[in-house]
Amino acid sequence: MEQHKRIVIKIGSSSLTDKHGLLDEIKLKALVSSIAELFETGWQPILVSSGAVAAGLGHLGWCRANLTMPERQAAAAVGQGLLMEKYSELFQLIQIKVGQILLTKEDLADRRRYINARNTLNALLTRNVLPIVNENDTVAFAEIRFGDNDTLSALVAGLVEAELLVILTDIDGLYSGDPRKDPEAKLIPVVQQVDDSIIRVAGERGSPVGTGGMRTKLAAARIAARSGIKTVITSGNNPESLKAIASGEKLGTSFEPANNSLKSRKQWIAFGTIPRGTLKVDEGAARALMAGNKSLLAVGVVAVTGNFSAGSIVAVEDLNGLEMARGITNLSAEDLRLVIKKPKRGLEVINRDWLVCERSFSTCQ
Ligand SMILES: Nc1ncnc2c1ncn2[C@@H]1O[C@H](COP(=O)(O)OP(=O)(O)O)[C@@H](O)[C@H]1O
Ligand SMILES: N[C@@H](CCC(=O)OP(=O)(O)O)C(=O)O
Repeated sequence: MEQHKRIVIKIGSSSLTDKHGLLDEIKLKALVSSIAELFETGWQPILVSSGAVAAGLGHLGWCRANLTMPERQAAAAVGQGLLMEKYSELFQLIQIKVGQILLTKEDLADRRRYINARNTLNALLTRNVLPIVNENDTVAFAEIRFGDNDTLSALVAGLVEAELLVILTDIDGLYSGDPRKDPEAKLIPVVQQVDDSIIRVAGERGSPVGTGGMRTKLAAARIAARSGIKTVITSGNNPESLKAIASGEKLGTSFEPANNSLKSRKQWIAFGTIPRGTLKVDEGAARALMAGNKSLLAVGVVAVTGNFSAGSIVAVEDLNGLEMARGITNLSAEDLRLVIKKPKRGLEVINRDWLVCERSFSTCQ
């Protein structure tokens, strides 16, 4: 069977709501017809849509300032229903069926639930149903929250093996500085590599309804690039540009896929998991891991934190406490504490096939 090309479109709250925080029918209609064009040109689109909290607050007439987390979650409970109702109604008019997928970080961090989410998405996509994804805001809290849909959209793009991730926002791309503060800032059309110098040009959100600003969009572009996926950041004011972007036209800011992209399982280890403990390694082990394609041996581990069983995801830190790798440990925390006192030669803690070295974990998460 022919595999259709997949495109993930992430749209931010500001591109879906009006100045009163209510869902903006005109903006939604423009998005819906652009997605219809993608279907017509043979793409399988996946929509990652924010807007639940904003739409809920607008509908309830609640003020955004000083809300507690349960109040925001309550607003999302109201807004998510309104959002799906509107999407179902508008897509129904053009004979496109939609399905709602609500995910938490914890869902994707669990390998079985990750695979289940992938199977469900594939079942929808192969039947031409449009998946509409959002974070499950009503149950996600603190460390099990993505907190921003930019990161979620990059993980979803990896999950469905998309060709392209398009992030629609309230500005037409990445600028050399935050345009609200720097009038001289210029649009950057292409980014070859999302390194720390690029992350530095990104500032905070631009509107009261946005979350994370450019920083989380760049973190998303970095995850996508390492997953072999191109990202485009552009304005949600003219979603009709989606078709042009999908056919390769240069609009907004595009981020090229990395040459050293990770295979699916390693993408999940690197970006989708929540470490259950930490292994601190000495300089020799850190050097060996960074040089690439090496397993982590017990002889290089100097300290273990956390209580985890064999088969858990753990973070590997250098002596400065910076996370430099992540992988699945062969030994429990208890056994590790025993063996590092008197390590046996060649005893493997994390096999190289289950280990990902990534100096940028701290700026990616
Ligand atoms: N270097 C930059 N280039 C472009 N926009 C930036 C930059 N730094 C900060 N921003 C701000 O990021 C905002 C977009 O992020 P955000 O408000 O979170 O939107 P969304 O709701 O679409 O996710 C822009 O409105 C802009 O003011
Ligand atoms: N899950 C939240 C969206 C969080 C978020 O990332 O918002 P945004 O920066 O507007 O894309 C919601 O639906 O309100």
